Amino acid sequence: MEQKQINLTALEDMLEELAQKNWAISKQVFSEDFCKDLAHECQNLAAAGQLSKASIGKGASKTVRSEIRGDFIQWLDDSHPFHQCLELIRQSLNQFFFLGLRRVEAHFALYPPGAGYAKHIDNHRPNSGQNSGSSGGGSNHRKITFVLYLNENWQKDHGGELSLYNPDKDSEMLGQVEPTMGTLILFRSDLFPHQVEKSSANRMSLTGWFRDDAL
Ligand SMILES: O=C(O)CCC(=O)C(=O)O
Ligand SMILES: [Fe+2]
Repeated sequence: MEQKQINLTALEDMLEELAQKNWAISKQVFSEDFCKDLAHECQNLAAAGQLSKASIGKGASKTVRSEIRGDFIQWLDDSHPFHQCLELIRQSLNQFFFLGLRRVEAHFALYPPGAGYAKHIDNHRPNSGQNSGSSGGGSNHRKITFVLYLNENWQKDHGGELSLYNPDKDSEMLGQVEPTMGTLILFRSDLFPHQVEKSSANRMSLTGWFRDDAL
């Protein structure tokens, strides 16, 4: 798994789309074989009992609330080969948008049947209602969210879509993304309310955030 796993033309197209809409989706950035390897790794982690219940909140208010967020995760070590790909995307994002992104954090996620993630924003803007204002400055250092879906033979009736909502009117759905193998989504972490719909099958992904702070 190296940087050459990335289709650079597809990535450039995605960044153009991101510039226009603040979110972008592509099935062409990573090859299916590459994604299948990542899917096997996630399955193996699950089978070995190495995924942990995800929590919400930060610091002292960090809690496990399965009714809000039902996935199991494992953070990727910086030495994981996929980080080379993320590093290339980080550099491209910086060249394109001058975002000053300094690092990326990522985790495998597995949503078992019946699990979802209620509507939320990954990086709330300070001193504003959840979805008001347009300063673009969040209360944490997550700038761009990515999700790479890892589900082979995903059927529409499995559910599990990512629903994306209008930043200015969070009752208005902008679109739904099916979590099919190799689908990659990028979006501004401080703008979009989004929700993971419950699914009837295991739903796997690699999720993470490009950040503008150092460790
Ligand atoms: O898996 C997804 O589609 C999105 C996950 C998500 O919103 C998150 O982990 O913050
Ligand atoms: Fe999220």
